[in-house]
Amino acid sequence: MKRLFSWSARPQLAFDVGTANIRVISAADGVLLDEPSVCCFDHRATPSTLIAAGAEAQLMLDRTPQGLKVQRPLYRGVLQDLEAACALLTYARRQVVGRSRLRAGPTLIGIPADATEVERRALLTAAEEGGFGRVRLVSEPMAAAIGAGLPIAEARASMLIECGAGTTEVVVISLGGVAVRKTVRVGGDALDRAISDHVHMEHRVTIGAQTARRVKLELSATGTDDAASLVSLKGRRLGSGLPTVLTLPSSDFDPVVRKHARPIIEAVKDCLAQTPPELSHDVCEFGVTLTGGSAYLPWLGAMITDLSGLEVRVAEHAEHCVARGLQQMLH
Ligand SMILES: Nc1ncnc2c1ncn2[C@@H]1O[C@H](COP(=O)(O)OP(=O)(O)OP(=O)(O)O)[C@@H](O)[C@H]1O
Repeated sequence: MKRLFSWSARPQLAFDVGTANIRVISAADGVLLDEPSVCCFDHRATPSTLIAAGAEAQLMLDRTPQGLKVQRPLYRGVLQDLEAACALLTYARRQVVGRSRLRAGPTLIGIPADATEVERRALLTAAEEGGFGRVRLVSEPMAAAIGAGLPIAEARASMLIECGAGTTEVVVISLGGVAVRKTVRVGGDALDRAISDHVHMEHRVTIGAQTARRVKLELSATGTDDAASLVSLKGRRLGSGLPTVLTLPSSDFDPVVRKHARPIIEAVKDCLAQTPPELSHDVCEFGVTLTGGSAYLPWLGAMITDLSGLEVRVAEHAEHCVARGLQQMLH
């Protein structure tokens, strides 16, 4: 691949800072750290102090006493909590720098393709306050396309949908650049919330975020069209406030998952409508590649095929495509 940098010191590390997960990648060893993008702070004194980050902080989610708060640096793919972002980046860097031969040097950080100037600056500020030296921001869908093994440099269009926790990015790439793109700030986290809302409204039971995510993963494995498959979930009954266990057919969630997928399908439709005819022809011939953790939702690919007739494939280890692409960019 063509060298991306003119820096005298080549970047040794790359960060994929996602809404749900942060990954740190080195050129030689690939993914060195893969943990949830969360931090837990103690706000009982000023200034607040970091209690835990990453996997340890995730265990505290929905379980903190008063004064402790689990914070997510990103919401819908965008940095929203600078304190948490600095803490998370510092934590992740310290976990890997010094553990190996790596030196703290220039760094690559992935960012959504449609990030505004303000969003880019916020991420650079967090990196600077987190003790990073020089940072270069790189487009996540481009990294995902490289990581998925798409022939991005060729005069041939590749359509890719990067399906994350907070965003879904639809791009058509040709000759090493993005020809058409459409981003929706909807991802796997929105489906967790939709599942939780559905159980609340239709069954009068409140469930936690972790339960909603587990239900989603079960539905992802079974699909929602088999009335015989069941999901059970523990929650708190509205009104009585008592703990309860609900057992529901997977098909109960079919309208929920379809409604969640609708803006994504609309984005695909828009992107196809804006794609010039020659590139469109390539997309028809070579199909669509899904990357990101939410690429595994089986109805997503099926709905895209129903809409467009295009063949859809889920990239191998879809959740690690951005990380694999960043690794290649480091070489
Ligand atoms: N097997 C699966 N089926 C469905 N969803 C899954 C599966 N595995 C992971 N996910 C979901 O994928 C999302 C995480 O994907 P990923 O790590 O690509 O996101 P991210 O990079 O953190 O987010 P973003 O790029 O939007 O900021 C989460 O919502 C997670 O629940």
